[in-house]
Amino acid sequence: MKQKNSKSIHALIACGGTGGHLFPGIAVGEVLASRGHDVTLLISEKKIDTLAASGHPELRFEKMPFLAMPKPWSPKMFGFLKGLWQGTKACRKIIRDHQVDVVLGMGGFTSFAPLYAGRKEGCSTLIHESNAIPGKANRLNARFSDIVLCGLDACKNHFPKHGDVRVVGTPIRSSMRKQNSDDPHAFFKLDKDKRTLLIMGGSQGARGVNRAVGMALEEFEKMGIQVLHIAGPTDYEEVRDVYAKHPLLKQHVAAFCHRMDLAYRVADLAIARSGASSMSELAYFGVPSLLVPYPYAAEDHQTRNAEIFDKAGAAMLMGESDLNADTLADAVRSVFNDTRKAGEMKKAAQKLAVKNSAEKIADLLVKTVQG
Ligand SMILES: CC(=O)N[C@H]1[C@@H](OP(=O)(O)OP(=O)(O)OC[C@H]2O[C@@H](n3ccc(=O)[nH]c3=O)[C@H](O)[C@@H]2O)O[C@H](CO)[C@@H](O)[C@@H]1O
Repeated sequence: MKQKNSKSIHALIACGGTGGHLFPGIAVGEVLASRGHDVTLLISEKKIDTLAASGHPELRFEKMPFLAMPKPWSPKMFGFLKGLWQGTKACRKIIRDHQVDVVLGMGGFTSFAPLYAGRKEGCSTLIHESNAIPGKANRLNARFSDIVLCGLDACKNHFPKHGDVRVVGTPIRSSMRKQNSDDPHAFFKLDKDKRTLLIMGGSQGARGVNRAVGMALEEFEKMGIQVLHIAGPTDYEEVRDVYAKHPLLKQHVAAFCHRMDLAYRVADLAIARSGASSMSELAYFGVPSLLVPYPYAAEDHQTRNAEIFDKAGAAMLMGESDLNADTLADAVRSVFNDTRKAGEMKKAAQKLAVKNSAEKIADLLVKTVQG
């Protein structure tokens, strides 16, 4: 590892490809930058990366091509390996040009080249895995990392051969954690005296959840509740048109939300995918939830994530194939008609929150450089 005695460090955070890598990476970047350190965030050319970066003009972003591992023996494998090689070369140049001291990979194969390049250039290297079970990429990335950071306790035993595995929670952007007097009801033009159901499908929306919720709108209307639905950019118009058929249901439908802090503050219950960042935020803001794991997530990691919240009493867990108007309405009623259950779920969620994950990781990055 490089030894540096000056007060500030330069960290390269590889966090491209999906909101679940981007936003925790941004969270660590925000803390380091606020303490006067240099930070470069490596993102991909995907739309979600550009969208996420647009909310943080104070941070420096650089783009790298997104890399997903094809099936072994697929003809795409050659392009993938070429991408890794070119990515490593480009990262070595970034590391030298910016005098990077430490590389943090937030997951995915997009993190591999920066970590490998960091290793070759003598930087400290760390990865963060936010899910209950690590993906293939992070199992490989761990081999090139001095320290493996896990968001959840359940993950730590999945790196049995690594000598330094630490559980630090999954970072939440400090812009979301900042105290503010913004009125969430006014922001979303919702009623203060109605209970609010938040629907969110992770960083890109969830078609299965969007469509199932569409079938339950009549039931929600009968309950007299209001709905804040973050549909994702792809499904936004379809979802908006379904809601338009229910003008008596108080509603706010959005494609993407830059103020998730207000979305969580307005919510009495959330129906959500069980992506790791969404869950760490639900815990932080103490929002009871009905979690619907993405059925095709690698090694079914979203179900493993959700089981932790279900077991702790912070969430209900429902498979996507079980969603229909009745099951959704019953689940929502079971919380909205039982204030004791709602309160217990809220407390259980808050207990699962790790408050200073971004600060802990930032401290560690500085320590690995300055000793
Ligand atoms: C389909 C899939 O494989 N998804 C994975 C992906 O989820 P995904 O990319 O959906 O990420 P998460 O659910 O972990 O987090 C979503 C993030 O997007 C933010 N957000 C979302 C909507 C919006 O309008 N505005 C906004 O800011 C949320 O506040 C949160 O910070 O990465 C996660 C972390 O590895 C994994 O756990 C998920 O399994």
